[in-house]
Amino acid sequence: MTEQTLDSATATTPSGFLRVIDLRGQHLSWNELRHAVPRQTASSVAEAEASVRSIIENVQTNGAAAIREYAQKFDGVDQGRIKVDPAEIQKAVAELDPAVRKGLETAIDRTRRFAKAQRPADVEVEIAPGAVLNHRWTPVKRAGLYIPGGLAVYPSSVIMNVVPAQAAGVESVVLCTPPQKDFGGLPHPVILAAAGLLEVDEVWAIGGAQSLAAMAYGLTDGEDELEPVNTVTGPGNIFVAMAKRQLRSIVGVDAEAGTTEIAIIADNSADARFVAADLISQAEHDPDAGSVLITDSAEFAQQVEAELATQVAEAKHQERIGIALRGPQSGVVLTDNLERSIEVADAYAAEHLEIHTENAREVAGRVRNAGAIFIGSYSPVPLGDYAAGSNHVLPTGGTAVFNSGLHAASFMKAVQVIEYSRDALAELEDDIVALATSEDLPAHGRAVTIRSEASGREG
Ligand SMILES: NC(=O)c1ccc[n+]([C@@H]2O[C@H](COP(=O)([O-])OP(=O)(O)OC[C@H]3O[C@@H](n4cnc5c(N)ncnc54)[C@H](O)[C@@H]3O)[C@@H](O)[C@H]2O)c1
Ligand SMILES: N[C@H](CO)Cc1c[nH]c[nH+]1
Ligand SMILES: [Zn+2]
Repeated sequence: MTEQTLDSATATTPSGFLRVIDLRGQHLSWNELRHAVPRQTASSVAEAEASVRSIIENVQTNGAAAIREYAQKFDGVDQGRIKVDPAEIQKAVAELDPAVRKGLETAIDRTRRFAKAQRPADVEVEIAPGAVLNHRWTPVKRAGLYIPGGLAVYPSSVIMNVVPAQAAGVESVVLCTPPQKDFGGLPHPVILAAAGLLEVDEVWAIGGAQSLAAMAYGLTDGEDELEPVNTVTGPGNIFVAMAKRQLRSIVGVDAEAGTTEIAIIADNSADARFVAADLISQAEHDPDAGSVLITDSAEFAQQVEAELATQVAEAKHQERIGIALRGPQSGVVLTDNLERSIEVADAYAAEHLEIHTENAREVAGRVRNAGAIFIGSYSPVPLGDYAAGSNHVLPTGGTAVFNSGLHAASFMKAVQVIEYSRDALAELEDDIVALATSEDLPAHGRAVTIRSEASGREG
């Protein structure tokens, strides 16, 4: 890649992977930056939104028949019973490869310790004598957890969903995950085994948007009953993310944890081999995955391109990796300096942001928007995907500007509890009456004065 190629605002680099978005010498506003960063095209999002709308309506109207229709259409499965027999879960645990079991148990242990520490604490404040306020966290009663299983299968996502739900104290959880053609229409056995290790016994073999509709509205299939849930969580492809967007008024949802993204801020102190490997690691998920390099060094971008050419050629899933890297959602953003790189990263608001610069920890402290930040050369995203202890269900598509990754509080809500004594209420009487009068809601004031009058009579 030459300096000349990089001068063109949206040129593709010679090896044909990342297109170049050259912002050097430009001073873009926040809004202009939000439009300049690589993103999935609006038309593909709109298409998915429309097809998800009809899937949700079909499940609402036709229940289990619609679920079987989509199992056939999307998963190639002629589905018998949709609910998984708990004996299948126990069988999967018994037959689990010991090395995989060890990996799952390590991940469960670290994720659980961090999830418990992340639980929000209740707060009590005596705001005035006899006037006590509580901010009390309570878990939702029942949660529906989506575990993806299309191009890849995600036993690690069982851990990332179930562990924070359990840490929050959720009483009842149900897992939904696509039926697998190669396993007789059952979910993947390692997904079932992970559920078993976490003592989850309600699993339904339903994929995609239709599973979120089933969990939100409930589903009856013969004797089997999927009770509606209070909240749905979990990662998935664009159809899963759009279903969450559309069901938001029916059930609680965590962040839109859609198609994977990685952004990397790097300067010329970074190791191009590591940066290329990490960009490829997330492109491996999905042809729609986004891999974005943000750097103030055109020379370093060139080194990464050379590494991509070598490493993609060696990758098992090189076809979908190549599509993802070349897509509109991926690219190299060239900036004037580190300050501008941080601004670009904030505007992109990546699901995962890696920082490969001098003083990486200090740089991380200046970033506002990201689902998770991975600091330095030895904290690659796959560490967080599996076993760091942090959660891998993270906001995508720029929603990290206002959303967080999954954690215990995603399954909780806070109740504000108010307890005033007679005297504490009397002290506020004039203020409340004045405010109620100003809003022309005199009955509000009366609910207070009636008490002080009664107190006066009672002495
Ligand atoms: N953001 C996160 O936290 C996070 C974490 C893990 C994985 N992911 C992402 O999850 C996704 C997993 O995707 P996947 O496809 O492998 O599994 P998936 O389970 O999300 O999707 C498979 C399901 O998609 C549905 N589907 C397929 N084609 C469809 C169509 N044309 N119309 C409507 N529905 C259709 C089917 O029901 C199928 O069962 C990847 O994009 C990955 O990047 C994100
Ligand atoms: N990178 C994904 C989150 O976007 C999580 C994952 C699970 N397995 C592998 N990766
Ligand atoms: Zn991953």
